[in-house]
Amino acid sequence: MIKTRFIFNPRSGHNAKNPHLLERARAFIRERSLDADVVLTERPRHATELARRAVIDGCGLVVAIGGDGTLNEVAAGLVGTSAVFGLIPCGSGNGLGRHLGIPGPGKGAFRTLVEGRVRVIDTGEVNGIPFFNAMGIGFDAEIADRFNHLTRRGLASYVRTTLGTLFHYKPQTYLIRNGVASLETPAFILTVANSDQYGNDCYIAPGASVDDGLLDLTVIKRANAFNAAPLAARLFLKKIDGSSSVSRMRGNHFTIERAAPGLIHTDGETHQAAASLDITVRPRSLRIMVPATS
Ligand SMILES: Nc1ncnc2c1ncn2[C@@H]1O[C@H](COP(=O)(O)OP(=O)(O)OP(=O)(O)O)[C@@H](O)[C@H]1O
Repeated sequence: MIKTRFIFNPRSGHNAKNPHLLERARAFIRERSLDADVVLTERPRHATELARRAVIDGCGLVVAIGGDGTLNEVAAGLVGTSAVFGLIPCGSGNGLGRHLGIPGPGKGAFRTLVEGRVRVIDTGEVNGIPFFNAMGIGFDAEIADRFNHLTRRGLASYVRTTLGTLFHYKPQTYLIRNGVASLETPAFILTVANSDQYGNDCYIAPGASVDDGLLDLTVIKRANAFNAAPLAARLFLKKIDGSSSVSRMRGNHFTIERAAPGLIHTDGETHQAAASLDITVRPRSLRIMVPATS
């Protein structure tokens, strides 16, 4: 039997509102007679330490119960190891979970942990900071920062925050290289994605695959009163490639130069970073449990 550890973030939005998932995890362990326990995070970044500790303790499956921030922190402790990452996605966007077909906690996420199969996926790093779904700069990072400070979150608050920031944000110019081509462009949004979506079925990188050894860079050059609504529609319809405001590149390594240091986000968590960004893929570096059918 695989030794398993659940890492529960009591502060992620869903868990703070619905702490029953902690009891649900404990009941699941009892019902299935698993060799497993549950630990709680006590502070930001603690989940990475707990995941590393779980590997040292011989756990073959380490499960995050939380949102994208918890996913990022737990997976950061597992990347490059043979331990399998399990995800009970309960954040506001769940981009990687949706891409991989991992259901929510009420729809079979726990069952997937014992009845699913292992997929081996790529992960990314920007200036040494790991990301699993997407990283971004520009408006993208600005929104992530504002969104993280909200108490009520979800698609509706995301849309409100986005619209509130949209017309004040001034795009910067970036020099992007992927080793083959270079692109100097103003960018309103600049995202490097592993999966095809941010979350909530908002497709920033249609066609992206998590196990092709490549990352997908999308630039949205401008957003204004005229193109914002059509662009938003394209994002949800997987049709951004038809927009004249969008450029895309694919690669296993990108450098991005900007005028000054500033915000970036990794899976929705924001950080201050240098003006130069070095972004690489770590091919097939994370083992993750997905439904047998996906
Ligand atoms: N015990 C804790 N006290 C305070 N913060 C914590 C604790 N444990 C984890 N965190 C932090 O909570 C933050 C939010 O977690 P997470 O992203 O999983 O939830 P969320 O923000 O509700 O989800 P999403 O980002 O998908 O909307 C993370 O940045 C993490 O570092």
